[in-house]
Amino acid sequence: MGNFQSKLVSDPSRVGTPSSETDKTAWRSYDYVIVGGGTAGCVLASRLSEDRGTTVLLIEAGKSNQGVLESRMPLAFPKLFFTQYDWNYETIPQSALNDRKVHWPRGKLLGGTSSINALLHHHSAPEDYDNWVKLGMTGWGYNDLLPYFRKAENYTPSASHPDVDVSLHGSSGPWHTRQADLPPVCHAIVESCEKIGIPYSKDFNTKAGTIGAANFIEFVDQKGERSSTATAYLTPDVLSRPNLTVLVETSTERIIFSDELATPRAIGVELSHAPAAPRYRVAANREVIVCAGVVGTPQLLMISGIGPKSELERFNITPVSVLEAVGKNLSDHLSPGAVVFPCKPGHSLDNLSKPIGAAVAAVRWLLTGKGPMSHTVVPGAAFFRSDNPNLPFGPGSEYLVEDLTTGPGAPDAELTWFPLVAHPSGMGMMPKGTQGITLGGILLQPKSKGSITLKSTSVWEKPVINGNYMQDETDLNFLIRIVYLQQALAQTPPLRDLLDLKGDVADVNSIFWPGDARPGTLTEEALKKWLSVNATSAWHPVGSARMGTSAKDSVADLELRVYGVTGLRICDTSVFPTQVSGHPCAPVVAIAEKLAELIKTKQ
Ligand SMILES: Cc1cc2nc3c(=O)[nH]c(=O)nc-3n(C[C@H](O)[C@H](O)[C@H](O)COP(=O)(O)OP(=O)(O)OC[C@H]3O[C@@H](n4cnc5c(N)ncnc54)[C@H](O)[C@@H]3O)c2cc1C
Repeated sequence: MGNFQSKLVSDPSRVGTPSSETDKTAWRSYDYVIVGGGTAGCVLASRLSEDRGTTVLLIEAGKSNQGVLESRMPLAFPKLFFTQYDWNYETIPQSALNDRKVHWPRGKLLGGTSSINALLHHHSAPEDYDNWVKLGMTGWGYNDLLPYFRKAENYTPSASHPDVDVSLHGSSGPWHTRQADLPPVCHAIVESCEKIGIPYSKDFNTKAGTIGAANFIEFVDQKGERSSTATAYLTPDVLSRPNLTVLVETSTERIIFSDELATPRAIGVELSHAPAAPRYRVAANREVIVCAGVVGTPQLLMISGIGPKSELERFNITPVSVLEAVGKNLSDHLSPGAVVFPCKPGHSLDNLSKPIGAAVAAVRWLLTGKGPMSHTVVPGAAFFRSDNPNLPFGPGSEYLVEDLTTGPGAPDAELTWFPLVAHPSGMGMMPKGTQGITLGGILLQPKSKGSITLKSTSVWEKPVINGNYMQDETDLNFLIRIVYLQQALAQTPPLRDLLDLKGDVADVNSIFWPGDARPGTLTEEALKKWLSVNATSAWHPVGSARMGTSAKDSVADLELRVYGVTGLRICDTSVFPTQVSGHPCAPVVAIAEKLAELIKTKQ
């Protein structure tokens, strides 16, 4: 452990030079300085330091992931919300959501949000990336990214899923994946999906696309533990590399530019442990790569002088590169909220709602790595198109939805299921004494776009996040359709036979409304009100510093180099040119893998 620990440090004085030192040649230097040890940052640090002649410094604001039990134990991740491992962002009050502020959890530890998320490994639709190519992003199509999805993955085949073509998955990458284990009620949901017209899918992650209903592949290793990008890419072997240093509990406060040449060059960053703690500087011999996430990246760029003119002027920040797209084009997936259906005993993980049941499951996981705690809370999903005329949207069909999909084979809708009662405000643990299953939904291609702007010029103050949810009627109409489809699914055997529907819940504040609504209470007015109180983020914001072909409407070029400066790249979900119709963690890992190879090839 000695050498291994010495490369994982939490003291910036061991890594940088006091900021009082103005002679740049005296600063401690690294070839690559990576800001943000999150999902993408860990991939880049690991891959770039494979070349022992290249020195890499990875800087993470949060703590190490090591020993964080709720991160290791797959089903326990909601316990990390509102803790020191969560940035605890929230949006400003959302007018279409009853003026609610929406919680945006983001991982604040090594592995970033891959250390606290729901572990779903999903490529999203091939058309999403082919659409990027149509928009000018040559080299970022699905066929371009597929080798990197595979390079990252280490898939363990499952005897219970013989129809998955193993040759289409990566088998020697660092990131462990396997089939999510479906409690029996989930098989019933897939069967009911088939009956209402959503076909069974062997595997969401192939060129055939993602439309269909199936179980998910999850990033969990063979020991039943989360495989985050920190556990996968920063293994003890990697951390013992003499050319890699990982600095935790330290925030990057700004990027430092040299103005010696006509085009400003990123030459290093300034770091600190706390707002009033001493500051240190490190130099980047080759590049600074910012991987601070969809909130942190635009915030750090703007504080450092890269952003919209008005935003830089508002805070008197000396402009380094005026880029109007910084903080714009934010696209987040929206969910109607948790629709809970009562079910008959034994068909959900209802025993987890009792302290003894939860304790037994936790002990089982600790001793064997098996049981409900060893899997994602979202074992399966159905991807479909909301304009499919054959699906039973019922009265929801009256609500017009625009086609914002990325192609005819791409979905705009996802139905998820949880074999337990998910708390209405999100994915907390089950309320005591309840028994049921939860259907979730996701609007995959929202029309409404949001923004990230500054609150101050300090990274220690959270920026202003505006999800701008449901500003367009099509987004609201979509959610209405989804809730009606959920009702139809629940009424379809074999799922219906496992539920305990009485159709007698008239109180719109009940956890079982609209799931078990009394006929007549599910009116347009009641449903719209319910949505305004319950609709929430599905926690997939992307695009706040997007890649594109022009500095006029994007932030980074096709090699993720920030426009208007040299020596600076960005790589995380903020660079997505448009939203993907699925889950963004595997896509951002593939993007980071591709960038690492590109840098290594060119250096
Ligand atoms: C609860 C939840 C569940 C989710 N479930 C799934 C899922 O099942 N599947 C899926 O595909 N996606 C899921 N997502 C989304 C997905 O996890 C994220 O989109 C993705 O992991 C983001 O990766 P990133 O590299 O952009 O940012 P992050 O992983 O958030 O990394 C950013 C890192 O930068 C650090 N940082 C920020 N600012 C600074 C600074 N100034 N100095 C130093 N460090 C800094 C942060 O601490 C963080 O570690 C989920 C998200 C949430 C919140």
